[in-house]
Amino acid sequence: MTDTLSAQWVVLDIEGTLMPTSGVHVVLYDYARPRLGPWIDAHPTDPVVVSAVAQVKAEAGLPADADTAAVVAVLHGWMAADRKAAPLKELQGLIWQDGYARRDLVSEYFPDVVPALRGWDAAGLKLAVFSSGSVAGQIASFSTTTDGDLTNLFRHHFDTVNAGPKREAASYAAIAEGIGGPTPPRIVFLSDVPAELDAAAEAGWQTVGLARAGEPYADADFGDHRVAKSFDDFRIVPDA
Ligand SMILES: CSCCC(=O)C(=O)COP(=O)(O)O
Ligand SMILES: [Mg+2]
Repeated sequence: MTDTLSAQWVVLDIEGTLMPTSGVHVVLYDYARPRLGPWIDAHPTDPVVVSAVAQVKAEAGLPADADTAAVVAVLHGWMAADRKAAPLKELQGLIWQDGYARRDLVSEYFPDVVPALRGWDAAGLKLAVFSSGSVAGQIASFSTTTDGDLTNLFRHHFDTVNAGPKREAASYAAIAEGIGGPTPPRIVFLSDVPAELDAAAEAGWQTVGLARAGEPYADADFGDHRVAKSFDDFRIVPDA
């Protein structure tokens, strides 16, 4: 029998939940990698770029006058290690925003995702995103997809800058406050990463782990969390 949850809000992770991991690690990372240096050099007064570069230098222990090549070497190392550091995510987000605007990039989600998102929205559930990808990158990625512009489906976007680390309960408490303070059980979090689900559950949220075939967390131990192989495996209905 299909498991049914009732809630007011559905908060969604992106990588491994909405989009295949390869869509981020191959398509998006490959797009960003050669463009990081040219982007930094072309935007020397953009406050987001200036702040991100300063943070990279500080976190990597580089001198303040380190050149772009040294900064890019650190960024490439973080990408190779899939370290989702905020300054890397900010810079990637700007580059992806540009790539989506040019239609060099077009997001493709798992086949069950867009019908489910549209169904939940039509049923009156409120949707938000919590991803390591920057808010700018998230919005750009939903604006240009194989299913058209999906930005209207989402009422809020959260990242590690405006909410906090994805594996800390305090970040989920901050999101609950950011979306207007529904009592925690009225929020469902969908993610492929058990540690993220643990943090959301600690904040009192309902959780569903996505163990999608072929994805890195397909065989993970999801503990007490509900587990689904796709969005077709469960239902979410609006609570009263
Ligand atoms: C255009 S959004 C790209 C998402 C991203 O950069 C990322 O690292 C995804 O991490 P998540 O927290 O959604 O698993
Ligand atoms: Mg994920």
